[in-house]
Amino acid sequence: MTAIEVTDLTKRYRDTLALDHVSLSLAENTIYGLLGRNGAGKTTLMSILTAQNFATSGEVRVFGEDPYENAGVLGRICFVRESQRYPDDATPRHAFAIARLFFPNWDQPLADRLIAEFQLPMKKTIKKLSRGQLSAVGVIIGIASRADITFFDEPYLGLDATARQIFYDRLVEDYAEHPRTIVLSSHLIDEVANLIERVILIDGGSILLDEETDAVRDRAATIVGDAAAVDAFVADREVLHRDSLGRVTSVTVLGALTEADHAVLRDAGLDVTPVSLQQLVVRLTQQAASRRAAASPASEGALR
Ligand SMILES: Nc1ncnc2c1ncn2[C@@H]1O[C@H](COP(=O)(O)OP(=O)(O)OP(=O)(O)O)[C@@H](O)[C@H]1O
Repeated sequence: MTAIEVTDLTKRYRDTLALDHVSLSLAENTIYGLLGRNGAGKTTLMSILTAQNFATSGEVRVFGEDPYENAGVLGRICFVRESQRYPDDATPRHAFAIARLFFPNWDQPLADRLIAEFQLPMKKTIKKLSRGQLSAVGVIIGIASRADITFFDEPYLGLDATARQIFYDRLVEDYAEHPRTIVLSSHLIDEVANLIERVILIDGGSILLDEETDAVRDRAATIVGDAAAVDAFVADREVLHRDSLGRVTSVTVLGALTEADHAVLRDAGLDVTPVSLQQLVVRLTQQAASRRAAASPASEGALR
């Protein structure tokens, strides 16, 4: 079943085209990674899907309905973002009490367990919490709300490595018992790579990739070895990146390798190393940037 359907969505802020004719379909009961560089359009997309921002054109359907001023739909959505505002005198206790009222599937014992694990001070005002503690408030609400769709917009800001691991572990555990749609926007790509089932890569307001994570991993490989042999192997392939050190060259190529390719590589004495999701995302966005620069040399020149 489809949770979210986005058709031809465009968002323009004065002279910035933040989303450029985006079409997407998000399934129920799937964890998505929404990836992309700073300014790619991730927050804009999530804020429109949660009816906190208006589209310039295009259509959004959440569970088949327009989410704007639609309490039935909005009660099924949780949006965790750093810029969430709380009243000056609000404590985490107040924030969780409101979340409990708002989200019908709220799990208080789960929230209590997370509060203890994140060692969150409950009586301090939210204003006085550290950055990591503030992130913990959002993360706890995101997990314990058990909303049908939960958006986490870089939820880990300020969280230390232990706290981030608690977040990932509890999210996956709870998702296994209570499947739902989760959209996780993150720059720590390799940290979330094992968590996300599908990757949506957004770049310059356009969708660059929308694929199963396992399929994405197979999209590229790095060939390492003698420069001449590597060059011969990659001659007809799309090269994402090239590094050379003396006579050893390392070339990342796009496209899955076949059994025949592996046999050729073995015979040539070349090594193949997998490309991490983070490396692939970096290479694909760099490639998209150079294609854009090549397509509009005049405007790039003007920027320099
Ligand atoms: N309120 C606004 N007014 C004008 N421009 C905006 C506004 N909000 C976002 N933008 C611009 O829209 C583009 C997309 O921004 P957005 O916040 O969606 O990116 P992002 O992918 O979430 O980035 P980050 O990873 O840095 O959070 C950027 O160029 C940004 O400067």
